[in-house]
Amino acid sequence: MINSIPSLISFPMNGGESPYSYANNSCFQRRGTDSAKILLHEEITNKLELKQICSSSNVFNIVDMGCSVGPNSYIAVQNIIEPIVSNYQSQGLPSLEFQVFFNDHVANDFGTLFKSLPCDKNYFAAAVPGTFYNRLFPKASMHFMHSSYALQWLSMVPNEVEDKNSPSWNKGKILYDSKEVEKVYAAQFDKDMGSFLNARAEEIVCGGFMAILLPSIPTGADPSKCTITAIFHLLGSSLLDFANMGLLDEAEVDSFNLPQYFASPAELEAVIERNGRFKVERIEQWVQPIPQASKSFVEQFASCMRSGNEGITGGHFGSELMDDLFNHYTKKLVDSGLFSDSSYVPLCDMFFFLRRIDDNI
Ligand SMILES: C[S@@+](CC[C@H](N)C(=O)[O-])C[C@H]1O[C@@H](n2cnc3c(N)ncnc32)[C@H](O)[C@@H]1O
Ligand SMILES: [Mg+2]
Repeated sequence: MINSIPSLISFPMNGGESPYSYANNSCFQRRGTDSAKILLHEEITNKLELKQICSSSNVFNIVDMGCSVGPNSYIAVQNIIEPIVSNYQSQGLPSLEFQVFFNDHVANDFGTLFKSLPCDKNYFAAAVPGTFYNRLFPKASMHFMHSSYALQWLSMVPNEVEDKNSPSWNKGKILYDSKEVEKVYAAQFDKDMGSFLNARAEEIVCGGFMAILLPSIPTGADPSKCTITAIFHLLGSSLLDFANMGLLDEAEVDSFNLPQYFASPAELEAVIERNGRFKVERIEQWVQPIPQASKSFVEQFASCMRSGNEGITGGHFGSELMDDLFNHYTKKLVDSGLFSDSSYVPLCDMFFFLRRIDDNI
């Protein structure tokens, strides 16, 4: 079946180029992409066997899944193409043409993405709209599949979280903050990741690669002691403040939950092992370098949160509340001192480099 998950369930980042657009507020994700550059370079240079994977054509197909509006996506694509080109030239092979597919939800602002494509790009560009939890491409047609900062978005909020009669009902919270709720979010991640890997395993040629970059927590860490979840809980408590001020109904906060999960390397590795169609070539995790937790840094971080979460939050509570809500959130984030609190695990990125292996091995 080509489309089993409705594309309507989507939470695109803020489009356009306004002050709260993703294009202008994604420098934290950009840092991750910059850190992954060297890893991509090393893996591609040491492991890509072009003669094997492009045996019948001189077209090399790349996709960036969850590309948003740029500009990080162009940088990631360039970080993949550069080592391939130098590899190819050094092997004295005939010229290769690159086809790059930019994938995101149908509602993504692809217009902004295509308007700002680098004019000196050395590839053909195309959009592939739709959820990456379904098939996106024909069988064995892709050589390199990439995704950064996107697979933390689940396909849906787990049902139990919204069920008042379930022990996992997420009253007063917008992300998991108890073991019961965490368990069902983890199960949803596991299920979604399984669907993602199965779809990609069909699409990627044998010997082709997949790179995944994600915000994450260290293996074994308690999510409630990690900065990545704490920044969302502060957004949840901002909403409760609004409920206490009578600006919205507490029941509206109860029924609002974000479909995001921050996995550990061990959790992601376990799904990949169970799937069995990819070999893990490399796993890295690092702490995001934070310059100095100054007020302006924290404000910038709050704008980044707004650019990614305003759409889904405004969809639930009404867009007219968003200026006040995110101003209040920014103040809370500054006052929390979270980024200088050493009792919290700092923000961590994780990088997985996978090779599609032969199903018959
Ligand atoms: C935080 S942005 C990351 C953008 C870019 N890759 C980067 O590193 O800056 C996450 C993107 O993933 C997209 N996304 C989330 N779930 C998706 C899904 N199931 N299928 C396709 N795109 C998805 C969102 O719409 C959003 O544009
Ligand atoms: Mg809730």
